[in-house]
Amino acid sequence: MIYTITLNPSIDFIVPVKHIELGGLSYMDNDYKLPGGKGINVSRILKALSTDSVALGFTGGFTGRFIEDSLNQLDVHTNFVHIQEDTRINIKLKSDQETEINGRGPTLTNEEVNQLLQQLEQVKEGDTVILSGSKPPSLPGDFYEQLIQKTSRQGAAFVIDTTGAALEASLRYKPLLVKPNIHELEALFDVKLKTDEDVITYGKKLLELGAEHVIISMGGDGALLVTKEGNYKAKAPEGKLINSVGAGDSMVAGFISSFLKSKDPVESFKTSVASGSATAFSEDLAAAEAIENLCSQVQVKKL
Ligand SMILES: Nc1ncnc2c1ncn2[C@@H]1O[C@H](COP(=O)(O)OP(=O)(O)O)[C@@H](O)[C@H]1O
Ligand SMILES: O=P(O)(O)OC[C@H]1O[C@](O)(COP(=O)(O)O)[C@@H](O)[C@@H]1O
Repeated sequence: MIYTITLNPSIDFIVPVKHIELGGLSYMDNDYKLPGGKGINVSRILKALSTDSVALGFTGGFTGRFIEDSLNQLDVHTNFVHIQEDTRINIKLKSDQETEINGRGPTLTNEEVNQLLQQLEQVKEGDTVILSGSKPPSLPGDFYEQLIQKTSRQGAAFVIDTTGAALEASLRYKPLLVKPNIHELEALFDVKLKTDEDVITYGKKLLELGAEHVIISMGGDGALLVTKEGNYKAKAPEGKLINSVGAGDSMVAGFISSFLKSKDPVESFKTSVASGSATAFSEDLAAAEAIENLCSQVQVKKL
């Protein structure tokens, strides 16, 4: 089984505004709300790619109920720990540029945290655990590491999509995949990456530190795949950017859905880029058909 863990889910409130009057009144154009949070998005794209998963994590209040109801309607399996505080709402402002304002997240009780740890007892060899996104501030700094130690001891593989110290600490446990975007990679090593060669140099550092596959996403500039066998580049397919929220999560889902079946990293990279771009070209996360259509357009070049 694949388990996604979203410690800090969100309602993504998508707010298109043609002209923002800072300090004045603006009206939204066609606002809408989506169930969000990185692992939840991964579970949704896995579903679109006919791959089952169970979405785990913490949900609470009316916002948490919205997320669960939405996922139930989409037939995505969930087993969230229900918490006392409300799940956060993240604002995605679409004007001339995309601006994101994310909530910090709720405070969790020890009992709520222990419930998640208890649930993870079911994870076993052959399972894949996908840990994605930020953690609510009340959780300890090494919480991801605790989860990785636990699920790795039980024999499961894991994927991590987070930033900073939590990403760095995860590498020695040998994640099957890490997918920083270029800005996250720059921040991790405190460098400015100008060329593909620069990006690959730092991607290789993640390999040396333990990652098995590294994808560095670069928005409309496509992505790079760095593995022990070689380095690859995919240009992003042409299309109209509509809403890139969840594009990175779609890449993680695309790679894993394909890799667990084929064990072919290059083929899986293709599905990954097609999934990311199909989401960038959609209002919501991508539908299966949109991903399929783009798969044939993604060209992967060995560098
Ligand atoms: N403007 C765009 N045009 C085409 N594809 C895009 C665009 N923005 C994002 N994508 C696709 O989504 C992937 C992930 O986007 P990126 O913004 O790098 O990730 P994240 O959401 O993690 O920051 C890219 O590698 C690309 O395939
Ligand atoms: O947990 P974080 O890092 O605050 O990110 C949460 C946000 O990221 C998303 O999962 C989208 O992520 P990506 O655009 O990187 O794929 C949103 O649904 C959510 O609002």
